[in-house]
Amino acid sequence: MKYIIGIGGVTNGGKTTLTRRLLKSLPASCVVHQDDFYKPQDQIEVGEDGFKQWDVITAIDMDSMVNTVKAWLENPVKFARSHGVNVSSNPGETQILIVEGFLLYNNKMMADLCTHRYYVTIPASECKKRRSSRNYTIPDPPGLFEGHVWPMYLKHKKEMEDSSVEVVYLDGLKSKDELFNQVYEEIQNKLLNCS
Ligand SMILES: Nc1ncnc2c1ncn2[C@@H]1O[C@H](COP(=O)(O)OP(=O)(O)O)[C@@H](O)[C@H]1O
Ligand SMILES: O=C(O)c1ccc[n+]([C@@H]2O[C@H](COP(=O)([O-])O)[C@@H](O)[C@H]2O)c1
Repeated sequence: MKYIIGIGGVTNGGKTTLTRRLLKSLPASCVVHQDDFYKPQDQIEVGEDGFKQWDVITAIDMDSMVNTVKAWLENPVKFARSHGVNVSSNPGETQILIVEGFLLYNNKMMADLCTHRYYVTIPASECKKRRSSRNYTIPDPPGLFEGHVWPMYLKHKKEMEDSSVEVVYLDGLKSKDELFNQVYEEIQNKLLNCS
């Protein structure tokens, strides 16, 4: 069986941290990070809010991301080995892909590919605090959080909710251990129930 677990949600919610822990604990699992599909900086337009539009889905090459996930679906063992993950090729063995990113479920193809969807939330104040100590390849210009990042987060969350895609919300204020234990246990139970 093949499972694709989405870890979506707000910037700095703890998606990458949770994903790293899951990868360590789920044997032979692979990962696809949405951030790796950002378009080059010169293709990112300046919006009406006056900021470069990094927090919109068109800033990301979603076709390429979806194709990468489809390549995993086609042949998980080949995908894993080509990404340095050591897997056996026993027929029938459970294969797991984790896809991680802040705008996963605003693309219907990506949302549909996920067999399980998690969505991390944290309040604006905590998000701003965590983000202020983060080093992105392109540093945030002054005012980006209030002027672009947070309004776009709220807009995309609403769009996701209006689309009725089913997600399991995770409270990103819980400790890293609590979040990991919650998701790990749920995944184990779901996989056992599915097999
Ligand atoms: N559960 C948590 N509680 C407190 N801080 C966290 C938690 N998870 C992650 N962090 C911290 O928040 C920052 C962003 O985490 P990260 O996993 O990179 O978030 P994301 O991938 O969602 O942007 C990092 O400094 C990380 O150590
Ligand atoms: O990764 C990059 O190249 C990059 C360049 C500019 C901005 N970002 C920020 O990356 C954020 C999404 O990633 P994350 O890990 O914080 O969920 C998003 O809020 C963007 O503003 C990321």
